[in-house]
Parts: sequence; structure tokens; C-alpha cells
Amino acid sequence: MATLRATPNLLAMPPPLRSLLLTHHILLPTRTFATRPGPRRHSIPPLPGFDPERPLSQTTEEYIPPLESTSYLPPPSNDPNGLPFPAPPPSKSSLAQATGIFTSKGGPKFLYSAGRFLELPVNTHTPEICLIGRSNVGKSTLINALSGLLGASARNSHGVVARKQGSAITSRKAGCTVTLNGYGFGTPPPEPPSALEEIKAKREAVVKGATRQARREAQKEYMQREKPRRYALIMVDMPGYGLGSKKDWGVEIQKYLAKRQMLKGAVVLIDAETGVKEQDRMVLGNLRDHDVRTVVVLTKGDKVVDAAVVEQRKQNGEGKGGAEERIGEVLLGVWKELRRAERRSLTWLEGGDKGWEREVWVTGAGDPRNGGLGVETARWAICRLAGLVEDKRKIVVPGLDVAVGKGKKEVVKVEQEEPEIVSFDDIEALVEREKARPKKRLHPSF
Ligand SMILES: Nc1nc2c(ncn2[C@@H]2O[C@H](COP(=O)(O)OP(=O)(O)OP(=O)(O)O)[C@@H](O)[C@H]2O)c(=O)[nH]1
Ligand SMILES: [Mg+2]
Repeated sequence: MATLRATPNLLAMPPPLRSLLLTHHILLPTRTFATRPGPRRHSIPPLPGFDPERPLSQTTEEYIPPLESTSYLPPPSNDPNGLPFPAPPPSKSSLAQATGIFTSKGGPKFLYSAGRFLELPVNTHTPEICLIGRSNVGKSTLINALSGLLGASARNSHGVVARKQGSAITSRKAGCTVTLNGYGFGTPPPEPPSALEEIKAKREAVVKGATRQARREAQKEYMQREKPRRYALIMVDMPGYGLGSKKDWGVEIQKYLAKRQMLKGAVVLIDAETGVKEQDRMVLGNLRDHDVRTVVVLTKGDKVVDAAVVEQRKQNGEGKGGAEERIGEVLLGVWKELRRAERRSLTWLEGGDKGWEREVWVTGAGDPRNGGLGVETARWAICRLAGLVEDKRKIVVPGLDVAVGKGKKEVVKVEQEEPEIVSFDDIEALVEREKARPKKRLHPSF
């Protein structure tokens, strides 16, 4: 908007300057500070049965639970149909315990962003779990959902707001996360009295040392002491592999998997829409080679369910459609890959302490209905992997007794698909290779 506010003053100016200043003042718009309304936000009508405040366990009447369960076990060998077995959920108190760890202290605390393994802060006492998966599979979205962000907010976490609230940045474009990002969750258990006593003694030695030299040494020791634990759990969001990833993705991640002292396990995310891909096979092989305990979580389960519902409605009205079957196919593919990877190791075994867990979890962290599909149980699965909750379930399969809880005897024997015949020479070569494998060494800074 042009303004003539300065014209009277211009008359007092020397004539050669008047035309110049007049042009400047009349033709150039001056800045006004009037407040303009911002772009209008569209309000989306809520979906039937959608209540963002409601936890997953309390479903509304209209809401159709999309799947029978959010975790599945491989089909028992006596099942003629060979369908994945829906596992019963953990107890409500156990789920609440896991949710408490992820959502206490008002959510996660963004701790660091490291481009290289050597840039990672030393961690000697907090259990650490890493999220690993192809680019765009939903790693960052899952971190947000685990920490309590609901559906749409978990997947649309961008810009300054996300940075301020410490949530993981997500994007539709593959290759969004390019560093190892650490997030701290929950309150740690109180330090044992002996640890507190030790710190007190070290502090006293700094003041009461007999000589100056002794006090200096005590000070050095006090500064190098192990700092008290600040979080119950640290989750590391990794850069994705495949499309949009950096060329040297593998180098730093391999170092991390081989040397990170407090790494309790890896959560491998697999897209429920596309299933296992070549790069996932490579990663399962890496986890096997480094004996990292592995849990598989399917992401974008909501999309599979939605596609199945749409198809069902087109054909003959309401219903869940073939969601269970579609997810089931992917699950069978996952177990097949895990068993294929297992064949090349003598230690990374099904159900083993350093192997892979047979229970696979289904999530749809970006699903706005009821705050995300399977998020609550995924929290529990991660806490179990970190050793923070105990599995007390006793799962009974008709005709078989399958116990998955800690310390219970495993009696299920699942038949291998595509049995592979291995010669004695091959077995001997495998044993030799295992013996020759260098022992896992700790990072020099630990
Ligand atoms: N419908 C649905 N969309 C999801 C889900 N999880 C992630 N998405 C979408 O998938 C896209 C990628 O999500 P990110 O969380 O950024 O994926 P990422 O694995 O961290 O990707 P990189 O950082 O590139 O490795 C985003 O557009 C999300 O909205 C889900 O469970 N359901
Ligand atoms: Mg990411």
C-alpha cells in the first residue's frame, strides 16, 4: 500500500533530491504490521469410533478391532492350514508398566544425533534398543507413537514444533533420518545404596586427601566415575537402508551392532504392505553375524487392513475382509527369512537369548483410529527385549502346549519350510568358520 505520510517533510528538502525521495515514498509500499489471518486449518470430521484420547485397550462400540491380535506366533506343526497363531496379549498391568516407561516424564528426551559410531556418547549402564529397517518403513513414526503421540501427530512430525517437543522427524520422502538419533525414556530404578556410598567416598577423598597429589588423583577419579543412570531405556532411531540412504550406511551400523556395549536388541521393522525385501535379508544376516537379539515388527498394518476393508465392502458389504490373511502371508514370509538366516549360525537361534524372537508384532503407528494400531503391545515387546518387563503368559495352542514366558520349557516344534539338506562337509566348514570368527570386542572407550 502506497503512502504519502512523508510528503510535507519532502517540501523542506533541496529540489534535486525531492523527485528521488518522492518516488521512493510514493511508489514503494511501506510495510504495515497489520495482523493477517493465517491459512485456515481444515477440520477433518472424526472417523466413526475414533477417539484420539482413548487407549487401544478401550475400544468403542462402533470400532471394529481390525485384527484378531497384534502379535502372532508361527503356525504349530500340527496345524493343517499352516496359519499364524494369534498370541494372547500381555496382562493389563504389564502393558501399563511398559506404557509408563515410554510416556513418563512427558515423553522422550532427545539425547543426541551421531553421524558416526565414534560420535556416540558412551553408555555403560542404560539398556539400549535400536530400530532398524528400510527407508520410509516408519521407524521415526513408531518412535513418536511409542512415546504417546497419537496417529496423525506421530506421522506428521515436522519442523520447529517437532524439534521443540523432542520427537523424531518424519517424512514421506525416503532418507529423512541420516544420523543415529538417541531418545531417552522413563525413570531409571533407584541406584543401589552401595553405588551411592561409593560416590560419597570418592567425593570425600577429593577434599580429605592427605597430600595435594592424592587429592588431585581423587579428583580425577571422581570426574571419571560412572554417572548415575538418567533413563530406563534408550531407543536409537537409525537411518534407513535402501532408497535414499547413504552409500556408507552399512559401515557405521555394522560397528554399532558389533561394539555397542549396552545394546540389548534390535527391532527390525518390515513394511506389512510390501513384505520382506532383499535389503531386509541383508540386515537379518548382519544381526545374525553379530549375535544381536532380534524382534520383528510389521509397520503400516493399518494400510493393509484398510485395503482389505475397502475390497470387502466393494464385494459384499461391511467387514474386516481378508486383512488377517494378507498380514498372515507377510508373517509367514518373515519367519521363513528368519529361519533361512538362522541356518548359517550356531548361536543366533529361534527363541534364544542371542537369537530371534518367534513372536512378530503388527503395528500401524500412523493410524488415527484409537491412537495407532498395536502401539501399546509394541511398547511391551520392546520393554521385554530390554529386560524391563517380564513375560508371564502361558500360551496354550489347541493340541500343543506352547510356553513363551521366561524360564518355561519350550515344547513347540515348528516344521521348517523348504528343508535344506546340508552335507557333513558343510557342517564341518560352518563349525570351523564359527571357531575362526573373531570374538566380540568392546569399544576402546568402554
Ligand atoms: N498409514 C501409515 N503410515 C505410516 C506408518 N508409519 C509411517 N507411515 C508413513 O510413512 C512415511 C515414512 O515414515 P518415517 O517414520 O519417516 O519413516 P522412516 O523409516 O523413519 O524413514 P527414513 O528416516 O527415511 O529411514 C511417513 O509419511 C509416515 O506418515 C503407519 O504405521 N501407517
Ligand atoms: Mg526416520
